[in-house]
Amino acid sequence: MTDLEKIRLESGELLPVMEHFYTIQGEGAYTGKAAYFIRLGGCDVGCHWCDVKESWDPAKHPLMETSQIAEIAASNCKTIVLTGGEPLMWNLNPLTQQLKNLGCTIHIETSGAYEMSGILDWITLSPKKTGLPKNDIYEVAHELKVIIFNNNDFIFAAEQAEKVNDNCKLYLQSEWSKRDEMYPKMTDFVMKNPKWQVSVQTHKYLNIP
Ligand SMILES: C[S@@+](CC[C@H](N)C(=O)[O-])C[C@H]1O[C@@H](n2cnc3c(N)ncnc32)[C@H](O)[C@@H]1O
Ligand SMILES: Nc1nc2[nH]cc(C(=O)O)c2c(=O)[nH]1
Ligand code: SF4
Ligand SMILES: [Mg+2]
Repeated sequence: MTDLEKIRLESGELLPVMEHFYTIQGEGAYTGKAAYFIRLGGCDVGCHWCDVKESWDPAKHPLMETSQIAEIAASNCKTIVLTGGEPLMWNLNPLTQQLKNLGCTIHIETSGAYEMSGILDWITLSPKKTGLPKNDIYEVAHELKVIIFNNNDFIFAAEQAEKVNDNCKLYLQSEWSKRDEMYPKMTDFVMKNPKWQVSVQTHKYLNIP
């Protein structure tokens, strides 16, 4: 990377884009809604069950002009989902400002492990034990989505729910490879604790991205 590219990456004028695609939001509160996904490369949170490990090394993904990715996204759909990788590793101010100028509503999928940036209409916080969220995001998260890999994750979910604001929706989502074991436990938990809802990775059943 050249010095100029480094500077433009820090300012958010360039971003490492792993992929971008038009699909249906598969998870959480907006399940079923058409959205254009922008998946940024780079993550060091290290979830051993991560379903996009290819995203982790930012150097493997081409730097794109932020203005170009904003225009492509907005020309496909006005609902945008920023994901990764960990999108908050990057300065999201220019990208989100440009998407806003183009009339978009912007959602983010994040672990919250990095400082927030950008103009964000819907924040889905999916906290991880290996890289806990920064404190500020609990106050503004719209949706808490805890991944259930084993029984201890129910306790982690309850602890994280204590930290979010009162309006935040609460979701449990099974780790994909553990779904046959975990969904029965999760449905039981949700019926006993109805402030929680079940989230299913519906796009994996629909065979869409
Ligand atoms: C790939 S992550 C990218 C965004 C961000 N790094 C995060 O973890 O929120 C997108 C969503 O997929 C979830 N996820 C990742 N791997 C999963 C798996 N194997 N099973 C279920 N959900 C998974 C994450 O918890 C997160 O909610
Ligand atoms: N359809 C679809 N919905 C999703 N919701 C969150 C996703 C993500 O990887 O962040 C995702 C994804 O990869 N595909
Ligand atoms: S924080 Fe998100 S992208 Fe990073 S390893 Fe965990 S699930 Fe994967
Ligand atoms: Mg995914």
